[in-house]
Amino acid sequence: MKLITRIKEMQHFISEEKRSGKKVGFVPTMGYLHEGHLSLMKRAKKESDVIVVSIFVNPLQFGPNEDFDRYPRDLERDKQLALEAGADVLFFPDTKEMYPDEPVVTVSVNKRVDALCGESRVGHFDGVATVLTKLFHIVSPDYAYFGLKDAQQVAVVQGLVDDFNFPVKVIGCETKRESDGLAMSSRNVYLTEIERKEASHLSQSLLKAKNWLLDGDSGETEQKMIKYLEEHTSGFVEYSKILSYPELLPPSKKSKKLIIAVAVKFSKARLIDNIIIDNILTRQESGEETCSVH
Ligand SMILES: Nc1ncnc2c1ncn2[C@@H]1O[C@H](COP(=O)(O)OP(=O)(O)OP(=O)(O)O)[C@@H](O)[C@H]1O
Ligand SMILES: CC(C)(CO)[C@@H](O)C(=O)[O-]
Ligand code: BAL
Repeated sequence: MKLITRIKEMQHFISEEKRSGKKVGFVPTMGYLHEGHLSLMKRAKKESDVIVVSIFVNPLQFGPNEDFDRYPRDLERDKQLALEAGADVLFFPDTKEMYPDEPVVTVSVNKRVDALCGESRVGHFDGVATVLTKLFHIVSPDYAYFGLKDAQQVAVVQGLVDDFNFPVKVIGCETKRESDGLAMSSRNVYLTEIERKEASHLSQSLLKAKNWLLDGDSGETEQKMIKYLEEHTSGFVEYSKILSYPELLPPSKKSKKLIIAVAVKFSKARLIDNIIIDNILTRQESGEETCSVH
């Protein structure tokens, strides 16, 4: 596995690989790798000739009171895991390399950010879109792999790629879970023992919500999710929402897919989870244009 920290070297290496007709698969990460990340790399391995994994904890996507400084990092362990998963290149620039000065231009996301994490982490997706614009120019991937645990991110990245005409296929990959259903996440290490047990209720709340919707119980599902999470965890429920996907708007009969999403703040870790389902609300004919799920 090639280790690269400089942008110019990364660009040079990729242009040589592409010259010989190789397809490049890209897995952008913030490191502290787990099975979720590795599943993206393994998927990329099946579809691409050269697998590039990046590790960069992007300061631009963290708010002033968020956990940038204490985000978990372990580069030596990550190198070993990426190698075992079949990565060909590990690109890990430092902050100075990516942002030598205050950026003159940053990307601003207009849609798909008014709800969920975009609403609670204002500016977060501008930071994500800005760093991915840079990374796409540096790595020139044919395929880019993202986890659907961060489903709003996938929706925003698809918008970025469409609107800016990046020649990249965005591939959203299913969420890898622990045996009790907890979505794998680098931040899970910050859960206390008790919180770790409670955290399985995030995915439980999503499955319950789906069943409540299937039962035709559409009126109070979001509230019922909050109540369920408040009863089963000590965390603060930041949101529990049902929206159209990928638009992330209140669902209507025209919505093809729905996302059921939650965010819960524990003492040191803010966790998110979601499921994306067919629009089961269309079965519950009401004649109204907007389906009430609140
Ligand atoms: N459980 C998972 N299953 C599949 N993909 C995942 C999972 N967790 C993260 N990913 C994906 O890995 C990529 C890099 O994510 P990142 O490095 O931020 O890890 P993370 O575990 O999401 O960390 P965080 O604690 O910040 O949520 C993203 O595309 C993300 O969606
Ligand atoms: C895509 C990403 C690597 C951009 O910094 C980050 O948001 C993440 O890890 O999901
Ligand atoms: N995968 C999410 C990146 C973040 O929380 O900033």
